[in-house]
Amino acid sequence: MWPTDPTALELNINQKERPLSWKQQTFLADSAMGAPVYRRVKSLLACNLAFRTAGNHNGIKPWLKPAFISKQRLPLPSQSTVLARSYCQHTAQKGLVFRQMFEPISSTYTYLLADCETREAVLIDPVLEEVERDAKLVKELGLRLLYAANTHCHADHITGTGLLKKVVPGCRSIISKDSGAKADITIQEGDRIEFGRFHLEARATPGHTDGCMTFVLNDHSLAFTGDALLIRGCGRTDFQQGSATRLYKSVHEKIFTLPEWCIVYPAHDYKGMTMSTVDEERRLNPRLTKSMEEFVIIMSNLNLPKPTHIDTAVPANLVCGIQGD
Ligand SMILES: N[C@@H](CCC(=O)N[C@@H](CSS)C(=O)NCC(=O)O)C(=O)O
Repeated sequence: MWPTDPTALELNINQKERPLSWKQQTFLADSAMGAPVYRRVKSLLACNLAFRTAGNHNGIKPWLKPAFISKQRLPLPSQSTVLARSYCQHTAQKGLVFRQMFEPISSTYTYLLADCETREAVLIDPVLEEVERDAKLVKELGLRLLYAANTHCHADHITGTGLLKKVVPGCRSIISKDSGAKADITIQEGDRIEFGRFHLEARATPGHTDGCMTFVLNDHSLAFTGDALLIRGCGRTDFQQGSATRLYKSVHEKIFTLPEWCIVYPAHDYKGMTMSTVDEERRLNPRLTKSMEEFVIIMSNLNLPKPTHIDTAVPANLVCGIQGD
């Protein structure tokens, strides 16, 4: 029997030493509310700490739990871990509906945010092939989709914003003015995307493309960084007006200045990661922790193949994707 409250995993202590199995780690990773715990487990594993399982705990067995080996070997949770967890609890209380969805061909994340009281919702970076999935979820949750917003003009897949306008009446497409793309609404630095009691603040973060935007939740607890900042990486800068110096400044000035506990959600991940924090990326990003000069060299030596669908994706995305009939 698996515990239903993953935070209990962190709170319990004791018994036989044994490293966490992949199944146990997956359980933690799969649990939305357990995400901060998962990060903590990962950081504990990184510190080479062992974990223990308890056979019998208050009549519940087997009850798996990471535990302290000794006080000396257990680092205190970092400030960011503690604050990130507080934030998750806070979110549940204040009524933000939040979902992260994945499209496996282009490894793109789409995010759904809504106010659970007013039911007003916004989708960030929907993908054409997953419009049916996204529209279904919006309907199932009883939400009113106001906007389908793009962080930038994508080069690797066609945005779902055009088709969403057709299948979800009332939904309007959004992209930055600097992208040069057409949309119902074009936005600039400082503009707000409002949904119910919440809003996303648009921060211009050019460098991967001219028109890249990072969307920051009003309380600065979440940031949707598009391709400007990826987890332990960043967007490439070798086409679509890419500029390594602009990207470096964008990330340092507009993202790394957010609170260290701000959770960052990228538009892609190619290594199975789902989210990070400003603190983590400031300390651990292998590209952006370097000096600007070193960063420019790194970016000019990536030697990545061109995205397979760039020649069809970019023209389609310049009109916010397939528009339906
Ligand atoms: N193989 C993919 C394209 C992968 C790629 O180039 N990703 C971009 C973001 S989408 S344009 C990128 O910036 N990657 C950075 C990196 O370090 O990987 C395809 O063929 O579509």
